[in-house]
Amino acid sequence: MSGSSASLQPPADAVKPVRHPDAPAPGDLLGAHYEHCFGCGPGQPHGLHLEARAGEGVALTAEFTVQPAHQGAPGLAHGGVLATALDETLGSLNWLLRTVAVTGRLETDYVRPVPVGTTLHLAAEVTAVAGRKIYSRAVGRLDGPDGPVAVRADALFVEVKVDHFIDHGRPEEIRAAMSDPDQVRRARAFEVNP
Ligand SMILES: CCCCCCCCCCCC(=O)SCCNC(=O)CCNC(=O)[C@H](O)C(C)(C)COP(=O)(O)OP(=O)(O)OC[C@H]1O[C@@H](n2cnc3c(N)ncnc32)[C@H](O)[C@@H]1OP(=O)(O)O
Repeated sequence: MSGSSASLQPPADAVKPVRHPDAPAPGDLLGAHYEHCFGCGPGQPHGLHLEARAGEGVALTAEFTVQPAHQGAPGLAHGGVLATALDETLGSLNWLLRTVAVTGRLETDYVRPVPVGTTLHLAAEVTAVAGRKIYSRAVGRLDGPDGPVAVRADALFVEVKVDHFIDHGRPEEIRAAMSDPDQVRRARAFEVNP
């Protein structure tokens, strides 16, 4: 069974996503958007350390290897961790649009259990854009990019201004992220294009 709810169906006036001219080239690693992000940050010892790579159009691939710290049932990935991997992968798409956006809705299908030690091969794409709303979907496969489907997700991201983070985040982390010497990461976190 699968099928996303009505709020994840793009409205009639939605348009096709447009890859930003300065988006990373197909095949390029995107890198982390934030040192301490649980999904992609290198500074999170138990994080997912997910690595995303730009694809053609507004699409990308990503990989995440399930560690013992990610278990729910013995020897199997926790469903919430798998949702995080999907969320992070889908969130990374926004860098190809050069838009800063946060997850408004994420719907996940769990199709097969994912054992510890498995590398989940994820593929995601933006399907439509309607104003601030970005519609996207992702799939995660076992044993390689063409392996059996383990998880799927449909999502709605909502574009936000940098104030979203300044108003709601803790000042110490915001200050540290804004003074990150890594220019690309700083731009990815805080650059908002009109
Ligand atoms: C430093 C690192 C940076 C880098 C940032 C990258 C981070 C990547 C991390 C992975 C991604 C995450 O986990 S992000 C973290 C998890 N997500 C969050 O914390 C978001 C918490 N929620 C919010 O802050 C808010 O609800 C927003 C921003 C999503 C929306 O609030 P808003 O800005 O007031 O906008 P609002 O008018 O309500 O909604 C705009 C349009 O979207 C629709 N909409 C809004 N929410 C939903 C929803 N759940 N389901 C359906 N539709 C929705 C509305 O109907 C409306 O449609 P219409 O009337 O226009 O038709």
